[in-house]
Amino acid sequence: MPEGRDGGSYRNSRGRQRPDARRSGDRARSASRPSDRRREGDPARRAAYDVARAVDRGAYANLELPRILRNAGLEGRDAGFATELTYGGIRMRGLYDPVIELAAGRPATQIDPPVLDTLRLGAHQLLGMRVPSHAAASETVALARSVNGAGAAGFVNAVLRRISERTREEWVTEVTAGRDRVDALSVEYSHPGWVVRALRAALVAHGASTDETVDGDLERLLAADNDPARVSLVARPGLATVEELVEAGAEASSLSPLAAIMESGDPAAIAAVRQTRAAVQDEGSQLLALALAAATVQNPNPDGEQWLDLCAGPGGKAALLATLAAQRGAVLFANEVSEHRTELVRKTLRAALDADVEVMVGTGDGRDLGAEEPDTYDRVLVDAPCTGLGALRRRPESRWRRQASDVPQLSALQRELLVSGIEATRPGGVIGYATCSPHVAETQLVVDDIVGDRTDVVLEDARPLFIDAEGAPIDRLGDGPTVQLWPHIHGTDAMYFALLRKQPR
Ligand SMILES: C[S@@+](CC[C@H](N)C(=O)[O-])C[C@H]1O[C@@H](n2cnc3c(N)ncnc32)[C@H](O)[C@@H]1O
Repeated sequence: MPEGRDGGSYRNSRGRQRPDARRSGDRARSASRPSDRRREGDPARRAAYDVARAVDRGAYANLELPRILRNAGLEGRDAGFATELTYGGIRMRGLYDPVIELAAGRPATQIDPPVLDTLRLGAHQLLGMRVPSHAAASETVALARSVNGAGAAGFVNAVLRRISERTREEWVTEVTAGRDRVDALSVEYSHPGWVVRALRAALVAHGASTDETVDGDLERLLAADNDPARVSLVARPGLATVEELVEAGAEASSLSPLAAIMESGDPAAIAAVRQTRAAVQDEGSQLLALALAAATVQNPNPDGEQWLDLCAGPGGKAALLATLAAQRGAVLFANEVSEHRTELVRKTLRAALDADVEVMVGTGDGRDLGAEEPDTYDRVLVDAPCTGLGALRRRPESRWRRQASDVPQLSALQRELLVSGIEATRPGGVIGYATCSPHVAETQLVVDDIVGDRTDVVLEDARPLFIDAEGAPIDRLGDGPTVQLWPHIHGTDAMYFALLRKQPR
């Protein structure tokens, strides 16, 4: 997290002030003098603006930002400021746009998109980061002058001055007045309404909430989605250890036995990460792969277990499964439909391949694999393409890109992939069905439909397979037999996992 700039202290995106925020105006920052910055605009704000524009054209902020920061020569605190501004300005536009509309006296659709991006950055400084009003306004107006033109700068100035007249809480009250609860939460926590409704239904369906507790839980979940995820590393078994990551400055996690948390710094500075012996990976993903590896297989292949990752790209879980398999004399086949993503799987597996871990990587449509290789694999992971509603913390723009209308198409594909995964499984073997979405139509409904349709698979209780770093069962996984992890409960992405067993013949 960045430290305060412009003489102010930061708030996180929920508006809570960080206890260690600095108030002093005396700090290291980019080399240019204030007078130069006024003329050219502050490079950190300019970087945030450039990323916002690129995202409007379809780019991903997490890919675009590092490139723009590098080109602008921004490091340390300035890079931290630019990151928080970029992510907050994009993530929180569901709140900021209605505020801007009231302050500007016109709908956001009638504001030139580049100017709207500048205003969102100004709004985030004022309402999300609590940069002092004068600095937020004057620096953002300077940015507007350089990127939007002198006329637009006057408009930006007037709108930001109006926004600065009220606190975040006052604006939230104003823009949510007269809305129903879901709509009000959608604005306050900046999530599309259909996502709020889907998450609310999922909390109840997966047993995380009751009708009585769901409103408070939903608010905690939405707030967690707006907090940047902690950087968790995985030590790939046999290639790296948690101790090695701890020696490099990370802290052992109490959740995943393979995880270490980096509170600050660049993961690529750690040799094990550069060498792909370790990697950045959400702890939920680690726990899922460990759970599949821990399940009992009946009548395993007498020549050694065969494991399959049906949808492997970019390879995070495949790398974990491949190394776990190697420790037991088993072999993984990592399959991925896209050529480009198959290449990413190979890159992710580089250290494993260098260490002679036996793993095969191939490109193919997972929907065909069951018919091509029936009754073959002892353990199969179907980590299906999904809406990603469980990983909204990671990509600030993803909530604005997905549509409710994506769900039926995805759930049809998920069903086909799960059926193929079952076909490819040896009788007695296990199938782990996973999504990084808790949406009921991508999780429970898919699994219940397929299991209900077939006599050769049963759903088993997956909860006992989720064990923490101390060897204790992980709490609050849901009513079972499936598992649902949550950002506001477990600190992971909202990953879903169902364990199916193909009946022995
Ligand atoms: C959720 S991601 C998998 C993440 C991966 N298991 C990991 O941990 O890195 C889903 C993947 O499925 C792939 N996919 C989509 N349709 C597929 C299909 N018909 N057959 C196989 N893979 C498919 C996507 O390209 C994407 O890489």
